[in-house]
Amino acid sequence: MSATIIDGKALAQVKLDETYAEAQRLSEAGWAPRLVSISVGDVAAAELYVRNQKKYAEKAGVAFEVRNYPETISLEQLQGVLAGLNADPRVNGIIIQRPLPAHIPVKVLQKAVHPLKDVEGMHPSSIGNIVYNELELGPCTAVAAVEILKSLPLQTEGLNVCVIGHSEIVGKPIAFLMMGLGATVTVCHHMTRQVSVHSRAADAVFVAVGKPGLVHGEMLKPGAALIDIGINRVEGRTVGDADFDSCAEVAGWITPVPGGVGPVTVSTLMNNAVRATRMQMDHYRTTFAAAE
Ligand SMILES: NC(=O)C1=CN([C@@H]2O[C@H](COP(=O)(O)OP(=O)(O)OC[C@H]3O[C@@H](n4cnc5c(N)ncnc54)[C@H](OP(=O)(O)O)[C@@H]3O)[C@@H](O)[C@H]2O)C=CC1
Ligand SMILES: Nc1nc(=O)c2c([nH]1)NC[C@@H]1CN(c3ccc(C(=O)N[C@@H](CCC(=O)O)C(=O)O)cc3)C=[N+]21
Repeated sequence: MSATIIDGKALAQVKLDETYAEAQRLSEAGWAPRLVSISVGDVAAAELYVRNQKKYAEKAGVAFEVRNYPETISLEQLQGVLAGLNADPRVNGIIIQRPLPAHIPVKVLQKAVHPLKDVEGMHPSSIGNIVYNELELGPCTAVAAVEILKSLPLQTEGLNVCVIGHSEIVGKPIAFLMMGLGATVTVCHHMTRQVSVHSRAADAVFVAVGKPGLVHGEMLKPGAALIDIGINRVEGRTVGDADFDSCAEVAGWITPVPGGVGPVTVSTLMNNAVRATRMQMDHYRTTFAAAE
């Protein structure tokens, strides 16, 4: 085995410590950060994620409230719930857990979250900011994956990057973030003819598909960085999208699953919650001062 295994937990801890310090400052100013999680219907898929969020919220000094709505709730009712949370000054962040039942279009709901409370960075205005390379609240997983890459001794300018998977929440934002850092980016998806042609040419590969074993050693350039975002349950264990053993023989760096991108994602979410709180405090103070 030649690859260096990246310690996501250690990176996450550094971020949590910074987040905690900022949460304390905000609390002292009367703005204790508070995050609300919304899940609908079958919670099994997001359960692990929510459990980790709760744990990390505590470590980051962020109050965390879990709300579970029945499968039968209508889109209009959920929009009403969000309108209430948007208007409530004690709520600083809203996260809508995926997946949602088929009758609830996630895009419509995501638009109903006030952009200043959009800790997942999924509101169209947050997504637009990525294209403009202005990151106020970036999508947590993509930000986490890119931060992990940035922690390596690689120059991102001119780096050949291959992103496998182009979902709105992960693959697409990673591609934009990497372009913003000067990388040359190739994006692969289910219609790509030969993913390996692209992945083998890359200095860094990001994979976010949801298929265990999709990336294996022969698909990588020797010494490349492999950032595995996949979270899959296989026979009671959590595994990524890479066949870890064969990839670790070829790659220069590799993120493990668990212990890689996951923990950094959750600490990025907490960091976003704290940033959102600061933005709301500033917004409130400017509006208030303007009214005097
Ligand atoms: N670590 C973390 O914090 C997070 C991890 N995840 C995990 O990341 C994975 C992906 O999540 P998400 O982006 O939400 O998933 P989606 O199902 O939304 O997207 C999967 C993407 O993979 C593409 N794809 C499907 N098959 C192939 C293939 N054979 N080769 C190349 N691309 C393919 C799809 O392309 P097309 O649309 O063209 O079919 C699609 O763009 C999951 O395992 C999920 O659990 C997700 C969020 C956070
Ligand atoms: N709106 C929304 N945004 C998401 O980003 C989102 C979502 N919904 N729904 C579910 C998936 C999945 N996901 C995980 C993130 C981190 C861990 C995580 O922290 N994993 C740890 C523990 C794993 C284990 O112990 O098995 C690790 O990788 O080390 C897990 C899962 C985010 N998702």
